[in-house]
Amino acid sequence: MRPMETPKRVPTALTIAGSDSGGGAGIQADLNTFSYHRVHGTTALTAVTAQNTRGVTRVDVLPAASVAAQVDAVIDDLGVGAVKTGMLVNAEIISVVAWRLKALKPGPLVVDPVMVSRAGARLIDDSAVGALKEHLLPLADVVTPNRHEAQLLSGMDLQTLEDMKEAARRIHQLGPRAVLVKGGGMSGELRGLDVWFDGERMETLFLRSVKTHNTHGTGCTLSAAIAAWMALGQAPFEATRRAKTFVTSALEHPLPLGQGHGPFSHFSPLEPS
Ligand SMILES: Nc1ncnc2c1ncn2[C@@H]1O[C@H](COP(=O)(O)OP(=O)(O)O)[C@@H](O)[C@H]1O
Ligand SMILES: Cc1ncc(COP(=O)(O)O)c(N)n1
Repeated sequence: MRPMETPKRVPTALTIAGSDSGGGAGIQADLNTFSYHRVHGTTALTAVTAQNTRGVTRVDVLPAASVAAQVDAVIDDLGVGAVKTGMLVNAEIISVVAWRLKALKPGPLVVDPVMVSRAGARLIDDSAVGALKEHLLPLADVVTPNRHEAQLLSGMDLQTLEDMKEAARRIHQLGPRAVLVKGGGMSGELRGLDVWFDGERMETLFLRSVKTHNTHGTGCTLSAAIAAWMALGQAPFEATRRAKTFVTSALEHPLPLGQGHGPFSHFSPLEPS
């Protein structure tokens, strides 16, 4: 269904993530992406970061009970077609989110296992990686690690396409229905190439490598677009393929803002197809 048509049910997605004061990543990127796809965006905020294109200067974490209450409030009343998670900060928040999603069973779940910002700041603590593996990955329909996150989750170094495929196989063993190992952090011809594995199908997703420094928020945008397309009724692989097209064209519209890895426009790409 094209988002311009009048839907019978309003497509709605939920993002459980942190705020980026600079507006390029986190909740802000997710809401921009949902809006672009004409999906009503709802939020459960986990943390407030003081952040710009140069880095993160402060993180204030919300109590896990507050995150749970936001998730409950949204799912109880609004109905949610798909959920994505981003910066979940610590093991307590991860456990509570997994517990609420298990109990309430909203739509499909996209887990972006956010660990480190583009500028190198830690966005989750040490205990969180184990909790992600144990509690959240088994619930995920699609998990979208970048190079660094895939290395941590698979326990291997990623240099080649074969490494990316092997990491996808290993992460799949942790329980998600599908894995997308993202190649934004790879070098040479692998930059911008992603590997999909769902237990049967191994695919590479690649359109073109975009020459840009404005890569702040690419991962958030991709996972939000996958959730948006799933809220619109697409199956996981097709949702991911369309999301990849969206993020590639969005990257071709950098916003000349900030002195570090700047943001890009979520609204310049052509109509979603
Ligand atoms: N320079 C680029 N050209 C094309 N695609 C890119 C580029 N950089 C990142 N991407 C794509 O953006 C998406 C997010 O990936 P990545 O940047 O690896 O995630 P993260 O923001 O979590 O580190 C992936 O589909 C990746 O291939
Ligand atoms: C609040 C928040 N969440 C996530 C990211 C990761 O951003 P990216 O998508 O560039 O990996 C970030 N920098 N800040």
